[in-house]
Amino acid sequence: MTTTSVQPVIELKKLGKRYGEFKAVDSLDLNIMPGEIYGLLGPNGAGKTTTILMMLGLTEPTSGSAKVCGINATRNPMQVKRHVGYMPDDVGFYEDRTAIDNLIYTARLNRIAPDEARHRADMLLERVGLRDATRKRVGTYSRGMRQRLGLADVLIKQPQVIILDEPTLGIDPEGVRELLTLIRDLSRNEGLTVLLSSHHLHQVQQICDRVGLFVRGKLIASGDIATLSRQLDDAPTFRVEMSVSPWSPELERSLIAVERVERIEVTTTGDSLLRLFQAQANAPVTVTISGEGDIPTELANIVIGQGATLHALAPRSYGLDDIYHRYFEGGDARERLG
Ligand SMILES: Nc1ncnc2c1ncn2[C@@H]1O[C@H](COP(=O)(O)OP(=O)(O)OP(=O)(O)O)[C@@H](O)[C@H]1O
Repeated sequence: MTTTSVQPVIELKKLGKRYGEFKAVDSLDLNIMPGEIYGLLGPNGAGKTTTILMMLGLTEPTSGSAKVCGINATRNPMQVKRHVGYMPDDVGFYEDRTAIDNLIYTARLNRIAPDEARHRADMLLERVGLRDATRKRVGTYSRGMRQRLGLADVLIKQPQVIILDEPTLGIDPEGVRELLTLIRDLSRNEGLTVLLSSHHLHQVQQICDRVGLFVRGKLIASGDIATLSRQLDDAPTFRVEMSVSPWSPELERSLIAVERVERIEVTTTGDSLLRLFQAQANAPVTVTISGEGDIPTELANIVIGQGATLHALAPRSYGLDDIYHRYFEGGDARERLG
């Protein structure tokens, strides 16, 4: 009996790139499966572009290997190019030519026959929502339109995988929404594998099946949002949201005095005057308490012990936002990673 296992479309093994002593990419292991949308999320300079260039065979790794569609990208860059559509953050077009001319030109470079080239160009312009602008010169296009045209441009050779480097850079929010929806639909409907590099966590969160957090050349965490949250949960940090009345400075002092509590934040909306009024009127105030360990029971006992009413207590799960802040912006996190 034979078993068929699904092979990764992108397979990076201990991939590394040094510039002198500097490690731009450090022993990166990553598999991306067919049909997946994978988000490579990291701040500027993390090494995202260098990684992409190695996947395309455009720069040579100093260690490890990058395979795309089963092909070693370093040894066979031309073969990889046939299967991969790469959209850089700023796609170059012939500005004085129309959108359809630009697409047909790309198709011809990819040795697609003239009739087929025109057919695919028409179809793709319709698909990316540019049908009405087909015969406009690209020089007159907005940034959002250019990126949609960029997507059509990488799709014309019918790649198995597309790699998009910061695809939403400089687009207005509506354009971002349209482009992301388009990318997701393409992947879902046509089984396209997508690697998207970005430092916009909200955008990545919207469409990616899995996310890799890339910091200083290292993939420090990878998985779907729930997995990343669990990885974070291994760290001994907790957050609970409590609704309490009456909220008082004395109660706040007692809670902050608990050894492992780091921070208390009044999260009830409204300005400080309104909050003061709420506290005086004994209206419930919502507070978020964070710290080390797992101590909600201890916190609840303090609230009740001081004669206050605990209306609600809920652990707050980490979203990608929190994860991003902890890994990319938190001082402690940086030291942990260092
Ligand atoms: N040719 C090069 N020579 C020396 N250092 C380089 C070279 N190319 C990139 N680097 C360095 O490698 C690191 C990673 O750069 P890379 O462009 O891959 O990051 P990135 O995550 O794509 O960031 P950005 O979003 O800013 O492009 C940076 O510190 C950069 O300065």
